[in-house]
Amino acid sequence: MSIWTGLLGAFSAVVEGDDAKEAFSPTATVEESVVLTHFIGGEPVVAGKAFPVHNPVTGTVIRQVCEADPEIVDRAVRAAREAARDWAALPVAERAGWMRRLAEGVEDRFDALVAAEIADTGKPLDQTRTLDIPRGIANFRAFAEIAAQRPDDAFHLSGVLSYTVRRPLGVVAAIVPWNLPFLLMTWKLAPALVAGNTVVVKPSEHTPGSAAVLAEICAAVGLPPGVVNIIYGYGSAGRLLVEHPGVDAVTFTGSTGTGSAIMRAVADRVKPVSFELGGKNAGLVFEDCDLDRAVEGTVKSAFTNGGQVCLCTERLYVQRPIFEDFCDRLAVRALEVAPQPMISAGHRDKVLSYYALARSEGAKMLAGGGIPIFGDHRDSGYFVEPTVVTGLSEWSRFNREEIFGPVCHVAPFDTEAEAIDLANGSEYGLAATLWTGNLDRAHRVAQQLEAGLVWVNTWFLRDLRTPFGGMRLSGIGREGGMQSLDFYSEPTTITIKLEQSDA
Ligand SMILES: NC(=O)C1=CN([C@@H]2O[C@H](COP(=O)(O)OP(=O)(O)OC[C@H]3O[C@@H](n4cnc5c(N)ncnc54)[C@H](O)[C@@H]3O)[C@@H](O)[C@H]2O)C=CC1
Ligand SMILES: O=C(O)/C=C/C=C(\O)C(=O)O
Repeated sequence: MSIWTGLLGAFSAVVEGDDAKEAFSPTATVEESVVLTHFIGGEPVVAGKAFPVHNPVTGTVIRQVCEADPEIVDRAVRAAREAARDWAALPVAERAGWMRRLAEGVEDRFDALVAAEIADTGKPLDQTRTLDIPRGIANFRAFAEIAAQRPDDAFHLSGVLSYTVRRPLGVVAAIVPWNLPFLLMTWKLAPALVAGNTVVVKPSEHTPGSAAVLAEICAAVGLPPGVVNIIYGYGSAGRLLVEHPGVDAVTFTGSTGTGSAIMRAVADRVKPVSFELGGKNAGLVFEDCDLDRAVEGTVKSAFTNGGQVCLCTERLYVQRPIFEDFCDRLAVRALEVAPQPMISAGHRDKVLSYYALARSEGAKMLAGGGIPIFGDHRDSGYFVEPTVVTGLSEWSRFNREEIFGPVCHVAPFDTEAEAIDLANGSEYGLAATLWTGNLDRAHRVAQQLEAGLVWVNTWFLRDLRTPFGGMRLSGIGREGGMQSLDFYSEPTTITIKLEQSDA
């Protein structure tokens, strides 16, 4: 796999038919008696009361985890501060070397990471092996290369030389969600570290397992103590962390509501924030598309990871001549996709409340709309059916709010201009997907879509050098490639008037 395209495996991520039962079963490798401890200054730290983590497949408690209190948060930030000066002083090539060692450490613990991630999330085995953990490796390797290749800016004008040096921000708080826990944790860690920052990570309360394995990897490869610190807890621990005066910047992926709460919490100290928030992503299907490809692509863009990816398509617009055919095919395929559990009982209830809302708003359910019955241990888990809905207005709550489940609404359109207006008619602006066989149309439409990311005849393909993020309610800033290094560092411009200058 190329280090730049870490996500090609996403396309095997939708589990189908009889494979599903096996795909969701490997929880046995997790040691239930072990309480996960914080990782501070290179050491495991047992402190705070324990909280439970549930396996979404069965609903049973699979681990206990230490919850960070104010003293633990303070200790983690202090450890990061103590390590910051020496880490920042290393040449970038040496920090890049550490990223490669971390990538090798992840490869060595691949199976443990897969087991931890599956236990916490109920993800399919195939997806975890081909997408989630490989992307962690790719993140470390890619940012090692990107940082090593970064040129410095220098300008010479009328005898005046100006050049820019960049320094790290200091201590970065990384607040990570539960949908792609290892992928998103490493997506933040790798650029922050290679740019010379030390980091305190707070994984989601639902998914601490892969972070605990990463702590072991940091220790095993001999990363200097305090460079990476990991503390566990609910949003309250996240809040203590972002507010801590020793934290210099915050990177966050999660809901728009939590993003704005963090913004308010750090406003007084004017801390830089990088936010990748929610989406209500549109898919546009033109009559000139390859229909088979568009249907299969939409199955992936709507149902991968149980729809729990901020990039998933929740609003689909199909040109009228192929609308009926497309809906029929998508509904058939939705019924073939194995349901994936939602992360928690609370999130399952939220998704189901949108299925109920669709009915109450007058929708026609083309597929799904309920809870699947398996007749085995999964019946106590947090599953919902992959669902396709039609018949709702653009102004319905269903079509405006992020649901974050395996569901999309399908509506017809007539003209290209109408399709663009429909796609842009959202308060969010993260991702859009378009399916067309006309190259001119592909460029023309893509350039008019108000989204940070537009995929044409594909979905979720990533080149890690490109900017990633959204506009409006979908976030602030971009990460990826040089944009990540820009966020995780501050420039100082140095201007020198040269002796012979007449300027
Ligand atoms: N990538 C995305 O776009 C994601 C979107 N969501 C959306 O958010 C909804 C709610 O899910 P949640 O798990 O509650 O997401 P969330 O956005 O509240 O949680 C994400 C992370 O933020 C932390 N957090 C929560 N409140 C915080 C605060 N005040 N300060 C600092 N950290 C805080 C959490 O502990 C977790 O680590 C979902 O139903 C889904 O719609 C959830 C996860 C990822
Ligand atoms: O970095 C990626 O390729 C994927 C990112 C996905 C999210 O940020 C998300 O689902 O929250």
